[in-house]
Amino acid sequence: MDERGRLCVGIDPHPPLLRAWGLGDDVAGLREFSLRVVDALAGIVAVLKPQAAFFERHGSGGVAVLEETIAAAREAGVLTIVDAKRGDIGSTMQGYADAFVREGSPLAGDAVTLSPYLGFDSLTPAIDTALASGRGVFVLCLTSNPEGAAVQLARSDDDGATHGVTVAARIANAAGEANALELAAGGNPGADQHALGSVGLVVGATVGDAARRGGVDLAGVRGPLLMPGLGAQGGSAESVRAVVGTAWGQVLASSSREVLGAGPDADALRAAARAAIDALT
Ligand SMILES: O=C(O)c1cc(=O)[nH]c(=O)n1[C@@H]1O[C@H](COP(=O)(O)O)[C@@H](O)[C@H]1O
Repeated sequence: MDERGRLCVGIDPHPPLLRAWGLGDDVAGLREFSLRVVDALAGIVAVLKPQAAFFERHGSGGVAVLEETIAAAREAGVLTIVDAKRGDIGSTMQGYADAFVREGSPLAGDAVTLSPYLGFDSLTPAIDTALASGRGVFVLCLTSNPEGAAVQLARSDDDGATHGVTVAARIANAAGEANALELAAGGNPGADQHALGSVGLVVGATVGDAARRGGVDLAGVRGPLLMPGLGAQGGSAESVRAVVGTAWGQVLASSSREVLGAGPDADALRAAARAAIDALT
């Protein structure tokens, strides 16, 4: 992010995009699409985020393309977040951890997206495995879709809080505690106020003042904020700034369809990505 700016581009090979690129909605088209995106953007964006759903829908051949895409990105020197949004009871979570963040797994990028709705602590195997292998996780907190708030801004007072604590605030606090422990274990706690831990949050670029309304202290998380929703969902660099306030230094904004729609020409893809990076500068 320091070197290349605050943009992540999602690799979301929707069927209409494959068609618009003159490719078939099949494993061959998926492979061509994904490798072209890596080839065009690996040198200029901070992170690529393949969306597992669009690979899995092609069955085992699609999963093989996901593995190849992750390997191609690594080879080309760009970080990857595998957007798989996994979450399960702890013992099963270890299986997902082995798939997506264990050293040597062909499906492991540099980070994975996780769903905390079986309870934040159910994610412990994935967080521990990620930390042990120098990887990271992004935990859903305030998602970009309009339906998210009904769950994420729900409040409970089971710990005696007068007005209740939102689900999103609990997740952010738990992520912040994990990062504080990691940063302290790294020695010289507090020496670098800008250091970030490996447990990030997903906060939509479209959520407006939800962090304030939900009592979510984004700066206090001391982890990166993956912010999807640019472009196709109506988010912009300005809306990202409005969402995060003082946590701007943690932002990694993400766009899929808006950038991918500029393809298949590699120069046009790069121009679209550069425009998004500039807007976030
Ligand atoms: O975890 C994500 O990346 C994610 C979280 C969220 O709150 N909203 C969201 O849109 N996403 C993902 O980000 C991508 C957004 O795609 P575009 O709307 O085409 O930019 C999709 O792959 C979504 O699954």
